[in-house]
Amino acid sequence: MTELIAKGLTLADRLVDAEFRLSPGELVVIVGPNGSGKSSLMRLLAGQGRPDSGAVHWGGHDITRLSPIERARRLAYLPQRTEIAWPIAVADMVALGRFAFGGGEVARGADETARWLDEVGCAALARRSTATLSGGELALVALARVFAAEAPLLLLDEPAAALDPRRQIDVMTRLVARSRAGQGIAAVLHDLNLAAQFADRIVWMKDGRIVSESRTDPSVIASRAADVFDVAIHVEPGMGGHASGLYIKR
Ligand SMILES: Nc1ncnc2c1ncn2[C@@H]1O[C@H](COP(=O)(O)OP(=O)(O)OP(=O)(O)O)[C@@H](O)[C@H]1O
Repeated sequence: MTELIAKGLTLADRLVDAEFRLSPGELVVIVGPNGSGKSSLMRLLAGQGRPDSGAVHWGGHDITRLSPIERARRLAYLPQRTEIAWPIAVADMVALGRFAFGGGEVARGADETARWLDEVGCAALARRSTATLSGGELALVALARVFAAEAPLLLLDEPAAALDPRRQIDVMTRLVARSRAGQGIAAVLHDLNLAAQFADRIVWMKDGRIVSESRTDPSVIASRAADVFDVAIHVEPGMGGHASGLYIKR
């Protein structure tokens, strides 16, 4: 499979000279303060709009020059907010994730939606209207729609933000399993504990710039977080096979 390569991405003062690569089989987590440019980066990686300078390439193609269908076969994008233009059945919303394969596949996808809904723990919601979902349920169904696209690359803007602790762990565990099965996944997260436990590497943003890239050792995260978020973090060493804990100090 093919790598996604972004070079010199600049968009007004929201994003400055960003370099980013996403390879098949890895789970990259992007962190940074509110307004630091994470969503701006994700949108450009997903080919939503053109940068002022720089470009995003996949297999030699500038992704902004691909048709929406060609792009959707290569990458699936979960925006930070899921807008529902009008209410539809949950199963239909998930099936729409297959639009890149044509109308027949969307219809066939409707029969298969149980698989992707099951993957996010929402099989029981298939017949509900999207208008009736809780915030977290809607976020999970939107993730199921992204899974339905079966694209080699997933770009997920805060896939865990609306979720309770159990579902955060379940979703991150699924993302790890998908990356191990070959998908390349980039996910924006605010929870440094989730980043520490599930990411292969962490990309740190501040003031519109990618300021560093790190491994996921808690001590490394604590030192980067001090620079990027201006917070002190206490690292509680893991015992008996448990992961270390990160505690943000007041
Ligand atoms: N369409 C726009 N026009 C003007 N400024 C914008 C626009 N979109 C985003 N911005 C600004 O660009 C900066 C980066 O926004 P972005 O949404 O990329 O941040 P973020 O890191 O994803 O933040 P958050 O963690 O709050 O979601 C912010 O200051 C935001 O107000």
